[in-house]
Amino acid sequence: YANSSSDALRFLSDYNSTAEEVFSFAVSASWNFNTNLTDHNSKLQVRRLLSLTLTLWKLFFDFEELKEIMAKSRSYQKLLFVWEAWRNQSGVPLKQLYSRFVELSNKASRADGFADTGDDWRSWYESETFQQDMDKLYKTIQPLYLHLHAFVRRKLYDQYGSKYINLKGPIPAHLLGSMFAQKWSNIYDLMMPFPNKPNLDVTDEMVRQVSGYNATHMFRVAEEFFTSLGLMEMPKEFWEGSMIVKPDDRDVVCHASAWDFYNRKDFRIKQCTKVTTEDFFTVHHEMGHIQYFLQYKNQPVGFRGGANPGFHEAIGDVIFLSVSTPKHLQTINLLESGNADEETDLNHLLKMALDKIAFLPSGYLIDLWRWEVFGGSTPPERYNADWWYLRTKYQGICPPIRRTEDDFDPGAKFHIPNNTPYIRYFVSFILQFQLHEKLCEAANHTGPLHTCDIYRSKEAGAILKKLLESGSSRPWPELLQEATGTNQIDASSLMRYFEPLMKWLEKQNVNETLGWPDFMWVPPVPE
Ligand SMILES: CC(=O)N[C@@H](CC(=O)O)C(=O)NC[C@H](CC1(C(=O)N[C@@H](Cc2ccc(O)cc2)C(=O)O)CCCC1)C(=O)O
Ligand SMILES: [Zn+2]
Repeated sequence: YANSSSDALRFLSDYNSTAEEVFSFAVSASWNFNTNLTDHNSKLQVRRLLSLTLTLWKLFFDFEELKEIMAKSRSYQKLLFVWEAWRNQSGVPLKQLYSRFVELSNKASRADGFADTGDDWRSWYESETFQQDMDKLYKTIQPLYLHLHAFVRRKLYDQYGSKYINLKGPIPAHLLGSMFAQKWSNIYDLMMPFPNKPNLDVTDEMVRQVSGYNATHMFRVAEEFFTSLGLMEMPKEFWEGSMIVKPDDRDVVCHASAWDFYNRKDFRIKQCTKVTTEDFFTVHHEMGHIQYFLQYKNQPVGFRGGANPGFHEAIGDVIFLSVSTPKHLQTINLLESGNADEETDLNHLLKMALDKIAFLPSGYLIDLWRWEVFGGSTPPERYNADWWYLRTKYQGICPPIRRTEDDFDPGAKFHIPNNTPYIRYFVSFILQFQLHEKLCEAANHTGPLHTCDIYRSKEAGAILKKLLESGSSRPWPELLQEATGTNQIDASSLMRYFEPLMKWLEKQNVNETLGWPDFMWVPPVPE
């Protein structure tokens, strides 16, 4: 019996060192492709589909520029042009490829003993009732989403008029400040409850301090927050190897990402960083991944992951919940006065809701759609119809022009051709408030949760460190129990964080229709 366990240990240690080499080689090849989109590099890639897609994308549009237009323009027609052009160039050409991809992916998952790829992906959450758990979470936050949706629809009605906005119908998808209507904070200027208060979008201030704020400075400020908690600084290899601004001599994948090279030395971020509040958030999000990589780097390869994928997505966002407070923005002198009065507080809460609450239905439905595609209940001839059914049912949005099965709108969203699972973000957006609430308690915060800043709290840092260094070596309910005192993903912390906003919205919406009973309504096409 003794020798079999020593055999097992020898096997595991051999596996571990071999796996490190294989993973490291694969990650390096992938890094080289993503940071230098040439045919040579794509030939080294097993992910031909991705390279085909990316070649397509780089041929027609620089997505970053379109993102900018969707964020800034208030022209109904211009937004519609960009919205449609992106889907025609990126989604449509992928449709045939995607159905073939689904067949191949399901074949591989079945060979691993799963019913299909959706079953495979859901297994990472180790819950027999995972789909029901997610549906319950969604129902908990839905009342808050309906109030935010009704408030935003009224403001868009004031802006675009009764021709294009139906106060009992879904909102045209191109008017919400982002290409996929998932992040509404770019139309915050149309939504501010108290417009004459300090502007919490500190982009202008960051640019004004351009001597101070550039990409490197943004990364150094983020790093200092982590070290203020007693967590690890970025190793020198991080600064040597990362790509934090878009190079001007070659094409790269600009979609931000964090990379673990599985050699316990190399950890990098690839980001086409601009000096904006949104990119300042993304720096923290990506650095949250790097911090997780660093904390579990001495675990066996098989345990170098998040407790579940939602944990990996939550870490950087938890830090940014503190950074985005008026108090902290003043600490890092991006805001004149941090002592937020009630009205500035509400402005801050609404701005947070435009990112965090607006995201939830889209974070939920993207894999709802994909699970149905992998599971076969959504056949290729209904890819687009089922996509828009879910987008209207959960998000209360509608396409600004008629869609047919010649379109493939899901294919326009990076994570579908990039085949990145997505429910992790829905889990993260709930979980990050549970972690935030617990860390704020550990940091002896008093007052409303949304004003908490855990900056420099070693007690909060100790809780995070204990969670992160475990990687995926133990079941996530155990790790969550030790970190927060509960073993369930639970939306009550999120609801407590936004409670003052919910009360205010209920008053604002006293005469509004909640929801979109005119479910099938679509706006006229501008002549
Ligand atoms: C080698 C590799 O791929 N590594 C993984 C990490 C890992 O697996 O270890 C990785 O870096 N993935 C990239 C992805 C980038 C972003 C993203 O795609 N976000 C989603 C969802 C969302 C939306 C709004 C929001 O406020 C926060 C999130 C979207 O934009 O739709 C874009 C900026 C934010 C996060 C990421 O960092 O998660
Ligand atoms: Zn992430």
